[in-house]
Amino acid sequence: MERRGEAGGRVCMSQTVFPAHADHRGELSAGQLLKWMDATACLAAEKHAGVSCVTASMDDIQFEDAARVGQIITIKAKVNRAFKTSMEVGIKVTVQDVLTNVEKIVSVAYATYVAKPVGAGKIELEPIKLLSAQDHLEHTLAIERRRIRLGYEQVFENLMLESNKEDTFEDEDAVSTEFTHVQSIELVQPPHANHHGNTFGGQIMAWMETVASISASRLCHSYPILKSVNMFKFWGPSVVGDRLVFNAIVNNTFQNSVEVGVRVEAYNCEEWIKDQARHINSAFLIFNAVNDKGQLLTFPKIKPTTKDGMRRYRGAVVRRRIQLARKCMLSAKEDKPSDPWERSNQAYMSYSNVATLTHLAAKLGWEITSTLDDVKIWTHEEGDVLSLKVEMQVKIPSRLAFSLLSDFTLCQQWDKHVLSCEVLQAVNEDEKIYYVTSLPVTGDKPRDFVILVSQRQPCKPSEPYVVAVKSVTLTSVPPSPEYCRSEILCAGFEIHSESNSNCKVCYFNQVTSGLMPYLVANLTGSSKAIEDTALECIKFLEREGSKS
Ligand SMILES: CCCC(=O)SCCNC(=O)CCNC(=O)[C@H](O)C(C)(C)COP(=O)(O)OP(=O)(O)OC[C@H]1O[C@@H](n2cnc3c(N)ncnc32)[C@H](O)[C@@H]1OP(=O)(O)O
Repeated sequence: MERRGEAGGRVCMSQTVFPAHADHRGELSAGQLLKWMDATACLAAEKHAGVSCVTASMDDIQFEDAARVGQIITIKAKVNRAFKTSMEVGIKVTVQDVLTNVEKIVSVAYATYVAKPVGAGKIELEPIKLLSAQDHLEHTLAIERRRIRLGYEQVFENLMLESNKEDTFEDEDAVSTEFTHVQSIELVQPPHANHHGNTFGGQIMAWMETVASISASRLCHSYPILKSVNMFKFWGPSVVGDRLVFNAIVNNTFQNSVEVGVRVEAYNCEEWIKDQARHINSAFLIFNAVNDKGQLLTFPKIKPTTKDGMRRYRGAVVRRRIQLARKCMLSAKEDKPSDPWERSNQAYMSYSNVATLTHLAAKLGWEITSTLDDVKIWTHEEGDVLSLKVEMQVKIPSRLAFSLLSDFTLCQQWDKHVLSCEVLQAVNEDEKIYYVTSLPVTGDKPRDFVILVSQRQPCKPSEPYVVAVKSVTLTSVPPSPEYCRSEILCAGFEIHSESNSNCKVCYFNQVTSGLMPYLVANLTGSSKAIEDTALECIKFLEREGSKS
């Protein structure tokens, strides 16, 4: 059976947030929002398919801003691409303040719906009609997102195998995960289901959010706020009359967030008596919590007490890596030209070079993402800014490491991505401008950089040596057609003395489009380029150090 494609597959829902939709803070509850999002997206899918559709999954959902009572929520859903029997629907949620007219984005999400005509076989969907450049772009990107969506399990399994090592839980204050287990039950009634009697996906998501939030509250002693959801998948249907049992438990905590896993099992009357559950849905929800001043709370460490708990604990770390990789892709902005290096602003530029690196290094909330014997990789998230730290243990004195790392003409000896490096201006003993060329990241054009390297010795033994790096613009070295001009926002080294013969070298980099593919590949386990470069750097420092 074939359906004709109709222009559109677009639907818009507008709602005023009333107290009945809100939580105790007077903000629109995440559960209510998920219900509206699912209903709008399903109606868009059905408009295209011309038959009933069911929710197969909702990709990672991030909630950027809250909506308050009295504000207007607008949900726009559009079918981006029809595959065979399934469609990707893009959902954009905005909130508008009635008094000021200011509009903000609450969430952008992607869901997959499958056409399911009642009492008939599968139907093959018509392609959608592309009316604008934006439609073309979304259509192209939809196939990429489908690849990520359908390949997610494989990436996850590979990373789980890689992380298959015993964790130790020495922290005495760590809270047992069992303490956060919450169970709840719901009877599916007609208002919870569509006209065919199938439970609304959004209703199931809303119930899941409620139990997950109770589970998270056991740890933070505050009201958790849903920040993101790691893929809702609807494995099988449930209908009016089914009993749905929800089990939620905290899987892991990170600096300012907690991951709660929820499993949903359905039973009809007969299955209920025989205790035969149907696993219909699982999802992982990430919450923050704030104090009364709106500052993010730090979650306590947790310790799993069972084999399953340990698997969930490691699974949360892996999901966090995949989620960071996604964030990395989204946060890497177009490279913008850096500030011009002019006589009038040289002192300011050198100061800001060192100050920006020092601030980045001092930030709280770095999270470890991978560990080798001598190399540790950390990431830091703040708003949409993602940064990387690579920590290396080196068996040479810190002073020597500083002198080797601050001479950028030597970096070709340990970083195989660097093609050439020359000094353009030795401004003074502590400031130099270099011209660097490096291997292409995408396409086949090599990249080039004009960078200011500022080096600083410590005033006290407890302070680190600093080598700060940022891009500058020199009128004498304009971008050329042979190279892709690339920018470094904030990067460099801090070198800490550990003893007379050992030091710890920390490399920092705020993610830009040039670094993004390496970090994404590292986070998703498909490459070890960052670790390999760090190991080469250690080898180079120790080899050169042994000559002195
Ligand atoms: C607002 C009203 C709407 C609702 O709320 S409906 C209620 C909530 N949802 C449900 O109850 C659905 C429960 N799940 C199901 O019934 C089935 O698992 C589902 C989704 C129909 C798929 O089953 P089948 O058709 O047997 O599976 P299949 O392997 O042949 O796949 C058919 C197409 O679906 C796609 N698919 C399946 N699982 C997916 C997932 N997790 N994420 C994204 N896409 C998924 C699959 O790739 C295939 O696509 P295509 O045919 O190549 O276009």
